Amino acid sequence: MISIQNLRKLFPGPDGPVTVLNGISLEIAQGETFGIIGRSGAGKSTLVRCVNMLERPTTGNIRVAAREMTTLNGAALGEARRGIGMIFQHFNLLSSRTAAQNIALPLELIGHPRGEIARRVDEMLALVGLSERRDAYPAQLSGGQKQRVGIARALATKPSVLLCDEATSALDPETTKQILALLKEINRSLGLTIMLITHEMEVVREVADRVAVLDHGEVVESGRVFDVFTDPRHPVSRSFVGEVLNRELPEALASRMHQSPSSAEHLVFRIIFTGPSANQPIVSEMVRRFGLSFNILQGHVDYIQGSPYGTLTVEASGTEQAKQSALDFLRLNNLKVEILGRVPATDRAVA
Ligand SMILES: Nc1ncnc2c1ncn2[C@@H]1O[C@H](COP(=O)(O)OP(=O)(O)OP(=O)(O)O)[C@@H](O)[C@H]1O
Repeated sequence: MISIQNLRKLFPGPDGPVTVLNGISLEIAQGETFGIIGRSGAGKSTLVRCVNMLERPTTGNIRVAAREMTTLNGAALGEARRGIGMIFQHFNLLSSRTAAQNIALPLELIGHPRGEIARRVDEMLALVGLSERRDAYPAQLSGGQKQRVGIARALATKPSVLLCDEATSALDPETTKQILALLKEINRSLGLTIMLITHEMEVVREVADRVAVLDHGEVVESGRVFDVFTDPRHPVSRSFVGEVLNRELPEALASRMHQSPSSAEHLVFRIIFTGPSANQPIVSEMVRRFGLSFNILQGHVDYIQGSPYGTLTVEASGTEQAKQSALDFLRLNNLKVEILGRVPATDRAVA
């Protein structure tokens, strides 16, 4: 539905052109919710604005629903844009118009008959759960309600693509959840393709099927959300995932390991359970088989797109042979194991 190839965007700077997007290529399938995550200044807004030509790419190609956007101008561009709705961080509603009138605006601009506009506005208000507030002005609405109006307005022309530019960044966590649930529902019921940019991994986890991590104008990693969450490869991805999944070790444990010699007796490692392995008693089986003693130092279970993802950090004591056999056993059972370090036997564990 959206195909971006070798997109480059340069802006003029005081010392010559500055490259803001540097060779972006992405394919987004119909009906997919695709997240783009990056730190401030990574180029996210510029990227999403290139999709509907609010920014013109310097070079590269952008196809939406098989139509090359970069060659379009005037009426043809206007028509193509009707197939691409957009919502914004600060909603961009007209303060002098009611909720219903804001939603009607894009339909008025393309000259739809009044009766049809009224019907469509009612439909959109119902879709976003705001029928009761149709005559309220933006100033009388909460942030979440304003974004609902923004969504209704974006969908009024029945687009096949919805671009979301930090659509929940101005909302509190509870309202964010509600708006993301609404986007998910709309994605499912209308088969809408959603491209969503954000600086919050939690937003990606809630709604996206796939994600691309943007850094300094380049895609440094992309893949299924579950895969990027459970096995982030690039340091920027790791730091985003760490904000949500708390992969950091407790400070006391980290410094204790840091100070211990590599020959210390107790082995500290992290076992990572994903998918079906998270539901099996592999750890208790390992303890039984190899006669190891364990101290559990840290553990989490998270759900990403409905699949369990667990980590367990343990300190193991026993013979070197038993420890090695235990690690082999875990790996043989398709669990991922990360060796974190060693601590001396005399040291008490930190829970
Ligand atoms: N019209 C412009 N002219 C010159 N430079 C620009 C323009 N728009 C954006 N930039 C620069 O491009 C870079 C990327 O900006 P962009 O807004 O796309 O990043 P972002 O990842 O969305 O960040 P944020 O979340 O802070 O908005 C920034 O360094 C910004 O200053």
